[in-house]
Amino acid sequence: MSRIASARVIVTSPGRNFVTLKIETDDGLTGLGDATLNGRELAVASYLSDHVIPCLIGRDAHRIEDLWQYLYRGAYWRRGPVTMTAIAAVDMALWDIKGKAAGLPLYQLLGGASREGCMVYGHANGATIEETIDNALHYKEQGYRAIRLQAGVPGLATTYGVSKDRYFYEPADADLPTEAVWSTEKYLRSVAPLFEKARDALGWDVHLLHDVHHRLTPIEAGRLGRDLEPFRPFWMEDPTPAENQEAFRLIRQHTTTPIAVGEIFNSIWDAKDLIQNQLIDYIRATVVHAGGLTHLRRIAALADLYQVRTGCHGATDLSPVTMAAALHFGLSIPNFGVQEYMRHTAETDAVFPHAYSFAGGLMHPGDAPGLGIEIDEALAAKHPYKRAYLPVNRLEDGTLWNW
Ligand SMILES: O=C(O)C(=O)C[C@H](O)[C@H](O)CO
Ligand SMILES: [Mg+2]
Repeated sequence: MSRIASARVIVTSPGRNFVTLKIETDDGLTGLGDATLNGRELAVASYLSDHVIPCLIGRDAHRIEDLWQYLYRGAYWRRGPVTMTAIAAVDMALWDIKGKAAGLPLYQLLGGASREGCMVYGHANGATIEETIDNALHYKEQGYRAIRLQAGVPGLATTYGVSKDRYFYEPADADLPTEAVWSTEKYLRSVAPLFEKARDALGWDVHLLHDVHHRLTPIEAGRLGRDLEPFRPFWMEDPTPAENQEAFRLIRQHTTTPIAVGEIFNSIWDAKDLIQNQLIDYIRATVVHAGGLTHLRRIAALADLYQVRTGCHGATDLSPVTMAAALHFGLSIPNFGVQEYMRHTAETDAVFPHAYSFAGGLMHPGDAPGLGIEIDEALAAKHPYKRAYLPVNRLEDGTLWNW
């Protein structure tokens, strides 16, 4: 038995904020878990330090399922992003410890590799269609088999997914939320031309993806999906906010463009009806925000019954610890679809040395025992927390909208 001897939360900001849980056992093993919830980081840090860590000390680190149930059922207050991110951090750290105890990379404990590597999609974006396609060509040259396209919308000063930098994008950009202006009409006019020109320039042997970022009504989403059909997108992501899941029936009636939803889901209960009614094609729930590997495996197993594949969220606010966990998970499950890969900066990678790697459009978690991820605590301490918020959106008349 390995007993949990200590656990602590490390908050660091190497370019952006990350919250990491480190668990140590009485037989000298350590495990890492990501607990980052963009823009609400300290709520999870407090949840862990004040309410979870005291319950962990002295418990058997190998009883992962039991500890998961203990934290989930035991809180009485179930679900929600803060709770499920905190549980995820514990779960990831315990799987890391189990892998290290076994001397095996985690994917071996999850059933072994089901494929050579995990196909990832990169983010091509630009202020104009031409700039976006130019970026996409660079991704293609690097071997990417799947590329997300987001272009600036003529008439809007800023839009989701478009960065000033070719490869790095950080939307949580200010210590109070910046306010952007949104026009659905302007946006809808701009997407089909982007995909048409992208197919001309990139050909048909690369998957093209697009994130709507929760901004449309169901009927608008149906129209966009239909307009994109000739260009065969891999998926249209978050076409509408997913609180109203009936909306997806309406979207489905109008388009065969595949739909990906779920990056803000935190439990199987958020995803169950969409999956069972086959209203989506890809489930984007992630290790860090959906209760860890233990819970995400349950979601993936349900999805597999309905031919829904995974397409886990992987923006830069999901730390390298989550990326490592996501790759072990993606390599092992039968119904992996694609993994988002928004590269971390060199500053972030230096704080989190890792065994995962990219080659030929695929990522592999590596064969180091456990998750294959470390944290350089001395370096982490040199990057103190900096409050940062995601933006908010307003329509042109000032109405608050979905960002
Ligand atoms: O990567 C994506 O698909 C996103 O939608 C990124 C989100 O805006 C980001 O992770 C919010 O923190
Ligand atoms: Mg998204």
